[in-house]
Amino acid sequence: MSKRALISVSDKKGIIAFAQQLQSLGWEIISTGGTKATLDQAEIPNISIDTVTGFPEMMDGRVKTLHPLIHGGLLGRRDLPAHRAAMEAHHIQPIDLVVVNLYPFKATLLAGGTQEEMIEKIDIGGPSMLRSAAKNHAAVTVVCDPADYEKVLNELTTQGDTSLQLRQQLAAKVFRHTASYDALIAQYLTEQYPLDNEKPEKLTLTYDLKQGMRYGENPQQEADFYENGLPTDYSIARSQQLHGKALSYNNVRDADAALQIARDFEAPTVVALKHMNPCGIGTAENLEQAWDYAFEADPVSIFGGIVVLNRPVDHQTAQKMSKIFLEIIIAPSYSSEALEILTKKKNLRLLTVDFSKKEQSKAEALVTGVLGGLLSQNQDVIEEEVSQWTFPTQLKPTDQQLLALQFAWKAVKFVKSNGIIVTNAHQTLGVGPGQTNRVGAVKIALEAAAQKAPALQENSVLASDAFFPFADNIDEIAKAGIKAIVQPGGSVRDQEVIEACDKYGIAMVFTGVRHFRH
Ligand SMILES: NC(=O)c1ncn([C@@H]2O[C@H](COP(=O)(O)O)[C@@H](O)[C@H]2O)c1NC=O
Repeated sequence: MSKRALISVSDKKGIIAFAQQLQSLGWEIISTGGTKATLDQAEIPNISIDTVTGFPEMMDGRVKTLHPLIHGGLLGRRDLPAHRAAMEAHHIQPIDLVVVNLYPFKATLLAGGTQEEMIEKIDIGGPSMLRSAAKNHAAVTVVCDPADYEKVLNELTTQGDTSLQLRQQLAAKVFRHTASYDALIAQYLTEQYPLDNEKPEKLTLTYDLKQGMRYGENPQQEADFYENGLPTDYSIARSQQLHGKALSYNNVRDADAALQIARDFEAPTVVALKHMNPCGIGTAENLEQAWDYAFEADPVSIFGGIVVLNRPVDHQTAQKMSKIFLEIIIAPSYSSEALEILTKKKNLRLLTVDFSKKEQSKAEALVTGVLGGLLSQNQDVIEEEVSQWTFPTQLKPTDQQLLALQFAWKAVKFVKSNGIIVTNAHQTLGVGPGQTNRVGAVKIALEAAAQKAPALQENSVLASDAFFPFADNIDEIAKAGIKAIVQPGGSVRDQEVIEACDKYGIAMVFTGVRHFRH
């Protein structure tokens, strides 16, 4: 008796060639409505599902393969006499190969499907067949991805049957596939039908492999890069690489951090980043000037850095950037002259990101792995207005200082905690990142700023990502000649800190918002 395959595919890619080969190898083919039409058109002999089940496909395709004659044929154990007897008693014929790909739930969601359309795109019969066949992989071959047609045909042609090893691998793939499919449905329905004051008891995330990596943070660590099943367009995961070798693990994390910083600036802005901390941020009326500011903010640290520009890269800016070694440049686009200049640099990676989607990217929750679990949180994207700031010191900031304080406050948000930054109104001057005590971070930022030209230091201000716990910080800041500070406030010693500012003639602003970044 010839072997039987059941083919029921939404994505008809490659199915004609595959079915033709099966038929020439002597297989009998069963198919569902649309698949049958495709095979009929290619004149490949096949039997319709309703001939096998004795039931018509019904309810707009909601019920077509959900039948014991199908699932019995998939699930019946060929090695157990009792199963074989049951099959015989109920006229169930074995099905040896299942080729199914599912209703395009994700594609429909990304295309903006209505709720009604999304519900109809929840495939029920397809996953059921895949799961039945995968469970019985001892005897049944299951294919859920057109990319595997060739592998299966190779074995059928050369060995007359598939190997157990291939069937096992394909079965595992099916459960990854259906789990991921269901995770998207769960995510969608959880958003559509939110719980009242309750947390979902399960977090079912799904990610697709984007890039295998040579190694992780260090060469002794293995790593891979997976893209969110429902991707955020303004992201390193969705970036397009125009030039250079593959991104490394550290590149991806740094690029992500730099993109998150650049997202907060509207005017032409350049963000240079090293080891997850901004080393130079410049903002100006045009991109070339913004580059100059970001570069002169720290011409040493930017070497080998990651640069994000929020405007199309022009010829002049490209020329300047090409003078130093940068690992990655990311921008919305590049002029043809800029591309010509930058693609000459062998070790530079050039990427584009869709800046028009940057607002939407703020909605994605971020997860962080810990041993034994993971933490999920919203991004630190709170809207802040100067009108919400309070001014507790005797001296209030001048208009010029206020502009610098706003810039500093945006810039400090992405400095690792304890984080301090010294800036003027358009560029960073000194960054004090990741210290275990705040006064240490203050000293580092001030020291870096003190090395800058006096003209740059004029009107410089200081921002602190969290409150000052002691007034000793203000002593250091006053020594450096800084005249305006922005910080969240909220310490039990706020009064001491305010008095220290008053003593030194410093204007201090409380934002009421903390920006820890660990
Ligand atoms: N309801 C069923 O019994 C059923 N059986 C198979 N399907 C799906 O129908 C699709 C193929 O349909 P067609 O051959 O009509 O184009 C496949 O994506 C398959 O996963 C079904 N559809 C949805 O659940």
